[in-house]
Amino acid sequence: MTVLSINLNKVALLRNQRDIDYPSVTGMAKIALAAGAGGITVHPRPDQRHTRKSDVYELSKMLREEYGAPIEFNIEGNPTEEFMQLVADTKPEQVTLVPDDPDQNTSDHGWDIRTNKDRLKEIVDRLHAQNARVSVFIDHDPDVALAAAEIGADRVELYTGPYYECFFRDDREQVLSLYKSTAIAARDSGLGVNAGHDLNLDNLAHFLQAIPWTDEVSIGHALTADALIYGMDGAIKAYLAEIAKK
Ligand SMILES: CC(=O)[C@@H](O)[C@H](O)COP(=O)(O)O
Ligand SMILES: NCC(=O)COP(=O)(O)O
Repeated sequence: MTVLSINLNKVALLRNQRDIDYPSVTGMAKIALAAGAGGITVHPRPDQRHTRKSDVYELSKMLREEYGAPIEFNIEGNPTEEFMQLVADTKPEQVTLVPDDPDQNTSDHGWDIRTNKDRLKEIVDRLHAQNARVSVFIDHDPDVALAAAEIGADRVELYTGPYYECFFRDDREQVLSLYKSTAIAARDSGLGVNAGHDLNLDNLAHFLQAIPWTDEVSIGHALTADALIYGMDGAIKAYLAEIAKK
């Protein structure tokens, strides 16, 4: 079954607008998990515009102390030394390597793995030594999936921004077929397949029907906006219902 991992960045963004701890990032994580979410994702950026380092420490502590079975905790980011220290301290189940520059508005591309091969392999080895599963954020390109296997990654995360952009266009199925070819290349190389960025209640089921072996989708922006309408519990259940359509 595809795991729904809720990205709490946008909860943190709202929290940061006032000097009060409301909405609570850890509190929203608890509601999401109680509603059936299978994991928690955060992407702490260097400028701490939303998820702060303190949130990551508090989430790690809460998930470890308040949940018997391990909860899929996924930390995303560019593997700077500061990021690697945060990951070493908080010991997430999964680390998703994302090539974002500090001043990027949001994630908008996957890794050029072959150009960064030596750096990424060293990072993967360091994370494996901490027993973290490593996922690499990639574009829909089968060759890049093969490169991810060459550096020892455990999974790829398909950057689904272009899928979102084409969803109501005539070339949707052509674009989706390249995502499927990339996912097949990953699977055939022994890699798991995650997906994320701009997935929503309109486009999620169709993506999973094309790639039903997707291990995890991480969703934050649209799901948080939907929670303003349906509540977090209702939003989680709506996304789980879309996942169940695959
Ligand atoms: C990697 C990715 O596509 C998202 O997980 C990313 O976390 C979105 O970042 P913002 O929430 O800062 O837009
Ligand atoms: N890896 C994708 C993610 O965590 C959330 O992306 P989005 O749903 O906020 O676009």
